[in-house]
Amino acid sequence: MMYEVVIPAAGQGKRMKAGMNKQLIELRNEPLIVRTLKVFENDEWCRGIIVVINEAERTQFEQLFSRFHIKKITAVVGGGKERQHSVYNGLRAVKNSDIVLIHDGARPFVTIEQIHELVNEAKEHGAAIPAVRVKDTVKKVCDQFVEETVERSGLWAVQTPQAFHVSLVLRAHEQAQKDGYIGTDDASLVERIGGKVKIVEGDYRNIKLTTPDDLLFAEVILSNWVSS
Ligand SMILES: Nc1ccn([C@@H]2O[C@H](COP(=O)(O)OP(=O)(O)OP(=O)(O)O)[C@@H](O)[C@H]2O)c(=O)n1
Ligand SMILES: C[C@](O)(CO)[C@H](O)COP(=O)(O)O
Repeated sequence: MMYEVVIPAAGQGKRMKAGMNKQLIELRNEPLIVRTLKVFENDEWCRGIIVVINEAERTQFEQLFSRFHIKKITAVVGGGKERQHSVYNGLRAVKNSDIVLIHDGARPFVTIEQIHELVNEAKEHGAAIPAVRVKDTVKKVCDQFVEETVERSGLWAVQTPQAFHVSLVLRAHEQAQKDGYIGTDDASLVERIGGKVKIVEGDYRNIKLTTPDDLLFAEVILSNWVSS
């Protein structure tokens, strides 16, 4: 079942404090973004990759795509102020598919098995996202004091790729834009227009490299990685 994927990679990576776009950080001699792209490059169901970049970094990214032989890229589009704006720019470049995946450039450890499960579920339900059960106790805090302990049993931590019918996620983004609403993931935009979102059991290793500690976790994941 074929799909296209939008990869937002236009963030500044402020929390990583690397002084550069975190997607260009090398993990074992391979830039993070290249690791992410290779998963989709090697997936026979993927018919096109749309990468969203910061225009100031276009040349740097395009050189990487060519150096690492990433051939499925169908568009490289400029990003926006928030992740959501970048994703919307990418979605408008989807041309040939009913199903689109949206996947953070900063999550290199997604597997093809996970992708296929999400595509199948999205085809059936309209939207499907990977998530892992929250393991810690979660508290709502205000001014450094606990307001309440949140019931944990229904809490899941959500990842990407998030998979959608193209028409549904475009409608959700357009409505959010009209309302001036910014969500922290794409599924939340679908939820707010009444769309059902199916949860697929995720993988704790599918981390988003966000802070410097995540580089250590990435090393550990890589040293135990058995590629599929
Ligand atoms: N305006 C933005 C912001 C984020 N992203 C991308 O969205 C993904 C998830 O975002 P996050 O990890 O929060 O990245 P940054 O926004 O770069 O991080 P920070 O908030 O620490 O600056 C990343 O692959 C990032 O490059 C994007 O394309 N456009
Ligand atoms: C989309 C996401 O990766 C799901 O966990 C996450 O919400 C992105 O959040 P950020 O604010 O860009 O870190």
